[in-house]
Amino acid sequence: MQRIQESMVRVVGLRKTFGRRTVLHDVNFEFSAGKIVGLVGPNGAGKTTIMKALLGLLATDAGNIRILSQPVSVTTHTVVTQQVGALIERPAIYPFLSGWQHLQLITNSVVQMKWVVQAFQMENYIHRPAKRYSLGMKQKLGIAMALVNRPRLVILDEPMNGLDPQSVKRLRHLIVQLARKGTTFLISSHILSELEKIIDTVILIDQGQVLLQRTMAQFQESARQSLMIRTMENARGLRVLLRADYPVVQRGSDLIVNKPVALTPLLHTLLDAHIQILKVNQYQEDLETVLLRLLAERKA
Ligand SMILES: Nc1ncnc2c1ncn2[C@@H]1O[C@H](COP(=O)(O)OP(=O)(O)OP(=O)(O)O)[C@@H](O)[C@H]1O
Repeated sequence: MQRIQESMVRVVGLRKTFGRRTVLHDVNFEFSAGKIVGLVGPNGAGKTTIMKALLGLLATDAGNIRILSQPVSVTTHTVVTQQVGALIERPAIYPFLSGWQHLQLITNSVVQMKWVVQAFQMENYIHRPAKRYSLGMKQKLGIAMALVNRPRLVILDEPMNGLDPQSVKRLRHLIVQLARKGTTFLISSHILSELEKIIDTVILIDQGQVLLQRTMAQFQESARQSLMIRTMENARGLRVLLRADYPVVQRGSDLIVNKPVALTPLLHTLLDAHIQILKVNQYQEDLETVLLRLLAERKA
């Protein structure tokens, strides 16, 4: 029997204007519980505005937001306070309180506080006043505050900002672990190479509109693939492959096939013609390349 997936976030017809400027035009998207969703797009696309609206922090002009089927607006946000943890822009840090005291503002559970402190390796400074924290330490505390209550939905705006590579890795690991246990994440980031390692779904925003929503599996299908082959006799290799109808071109000392093809028969075609193969590489466009291509195609 197929399990019906619970809708975590549903946004319908969201519109937001600042003065005469419309910054969100008819934004629609939906995702289910347990997913890690990447919200990506150029500077000023509207990602933070969407996140603030999801948290009921921003009055919108039109549209409907539901989290776990409950409505969210500036006047209705019970579900947000009970089920959502978030870090938007910079963490709100009180300079004279320690990191530990910040966590105590959110939960009474010492077990959960210890868990999050350990997860981010904040033991050495968690009892120091936060005014003595570096940018990265404050960022980690902000993320810890979003997670410490074990909310069902976590919204993180550029969480990797200011984090060192080990902390980025630790954060990635923690997000994946929590998602496996059912936590849903909506994460915006410009570091697409990092995002790509963990997300299940991408929502691409451009100029206040959802340009596309795709699963990573769908993305991988649309990513262009190419094959690079180097042989002892490229000129003859090119002729042999063209004769066998492969879409091949010669570039420098390599033969390039810019379409997905089955590798074994192609290599057999060369070997049967007694052409020695020196090197074979398969490439696939990464998330960043595909998204930049899609944005460029839209502008063309
Ligand atoms: N309070 C505000 N008053 C006027 N305009 C605003 C306000 N907040 C955001 N905007 C405008 O709304 C648009 C979307 O901004 P938003 O911060 O949502 O973009 P973003 O996708 O998060 O960008 P970035 O990647 O740079 O963080 C921008 O053009 C921005 O100038």
